Amino acid sequence: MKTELYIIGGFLGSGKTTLLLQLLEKEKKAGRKVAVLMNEIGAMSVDSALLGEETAVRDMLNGCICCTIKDEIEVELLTLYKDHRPDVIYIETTGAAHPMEVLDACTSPIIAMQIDVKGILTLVDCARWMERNRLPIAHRKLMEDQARWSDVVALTKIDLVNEKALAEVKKGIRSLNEKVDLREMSFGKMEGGITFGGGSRSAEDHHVHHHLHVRTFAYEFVNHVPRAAFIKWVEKLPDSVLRIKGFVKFEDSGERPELFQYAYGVPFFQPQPMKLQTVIVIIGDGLDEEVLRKQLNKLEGVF
Ligand SMILES: Nc1nc2c(ncn2[C@@H]2O[C@H](COP(=O)(O)OP(=O)(O)OP(=O)(O)O)[C@@H](O)[C@H]2O)c(=O)[nH]1
Repeated sequence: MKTELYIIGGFLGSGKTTLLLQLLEKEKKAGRKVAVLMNEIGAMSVDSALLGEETAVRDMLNGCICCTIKDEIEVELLTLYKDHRPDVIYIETTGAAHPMEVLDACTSPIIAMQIDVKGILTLVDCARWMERNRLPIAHRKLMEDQARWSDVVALTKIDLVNEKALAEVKKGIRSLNEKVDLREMSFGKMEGGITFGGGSRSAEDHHVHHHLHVRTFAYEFVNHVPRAAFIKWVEKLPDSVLRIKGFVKFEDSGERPELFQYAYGVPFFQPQPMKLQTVIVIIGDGLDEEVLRKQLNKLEGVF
């Protein structure tokens, strides 16, 4: 069984650690093994000390997960997987992280067969959201992108705003992300209970997963692939496919796989010097996994 991975984001001080503590309690009650990857920009992690000794924690310090230390994430995730075989990993990102960049960093083809990214949860501090127009434009855009690309948005610090403001925050977030599962949260306690994580077996979680729109899908090739047919497949990909990365062995390049990258409609190939697992990861908005799987099966002659 693959390890589930959830990404928790949101601006500085929006309540991520407060929520994480609640999530850990829930997972513990469900008897699930949890690991946490904390990303803090400073040189010392304050938050990880709060999580208790039973939880496997790794810190990524001195940089933001989605930019300066992006490459470290696959090593950290692989280490957590190999050392602890957790049922679930939670990543708490810095407030400066862009959710799509974090998702990109977490979907390395090296770990895609072990780790399944289940969703992105963003915490929005209502008072800060109301004042976002006073922020520098880049900060405001980041705050809005965090809400736009999330599966679940939890509104925090609702005790600090009035009902009218709360309604306005909800309206603003819905206008950016109409499919979002929008919840109110008070000191880590989520409206309707925490249905983010806690095992994919429950009906509640099925509800959350059903709403995921940015999805990732990993496909492992068993055979070599004809290059021309692969390029034709890439050219016909629907707009819902945002990104692909991974390793493919082509019939004309023997045992040496090629790194394949695809972003915003542009493909890129690069021969690799060593043998690698031939896995590609597809990231998209509302992907139809079954259709893609059938197309890839056909490409490599698997029926
Ligand atoms: N008023 C109010 N305060 C809250 C709520 N949730 C969390 N806080 C407080 O907000 C502060 C920041 O919470 P954290 O959970 O540390 O936030 P964070 O997002 O992990 O912070 P960083 O790691 O610094 O980005 C703490 O003092 C919390 O007690 C809430 O619902 N209402």
